[in-house]
Amino acid sequence: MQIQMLAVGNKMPAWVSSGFEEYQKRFPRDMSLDLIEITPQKRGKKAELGKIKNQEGEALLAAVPKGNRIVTLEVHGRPWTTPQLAQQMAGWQMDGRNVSLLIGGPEGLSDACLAAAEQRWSLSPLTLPHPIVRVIVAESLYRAWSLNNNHPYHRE
Ligand SMILES: C[S@@+](CC[C@H](N)C(=O)[O-])C[C@H]1O[C@@H](n2cnc3c(N)ncnc32)[C@H](O)[C@@H]1O
Repeated sequence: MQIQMLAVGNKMPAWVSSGFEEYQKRFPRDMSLDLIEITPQKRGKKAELGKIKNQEGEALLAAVPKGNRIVTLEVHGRPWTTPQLAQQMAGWQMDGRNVSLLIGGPEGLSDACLAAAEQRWSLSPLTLPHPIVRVIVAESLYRAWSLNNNHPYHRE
């Protein structure tokens, strides 16, 4: 299975990139975690933020390969514990489709992205900065994988 993280934002600080890569490189060959960055729209003084959100949403959805399961990252999504996430991951593998995880920019995800989601995942009731979200998602997925594969990384 391939898990594709589609995230609005580029030119991340080095600590974000190295934090993400630290977990990305731990995934086994049969479950890759790939990151695709969507270039944010320009935010000038007169920028219409709703329009920007929709344009970024269109770019996110255009980058989803046909047939992928779409999972959005949202404050108001489902808060999964690690065992629940591990269960979800096992279900994704059984289902056989690849997974696209959508992470919005400062304006969040467009209505079209939310409507396209099969599942909506919340990491916390707090609104988190999008660069940090990618690192937490990478770590949480690795932890869920380790639980499903009896790897000692995760301890209850
Ligand atoms: C800075 S937040 C966007 C805030 C925006 N005002 C909103 O209401 O969505 C950027 C992105 O990070 C992700 N995100 C932020 N906090 C999150 C959380 N607690 N759980 C899941 N995803 C989160 C979402 O994908 C969000 O679109």
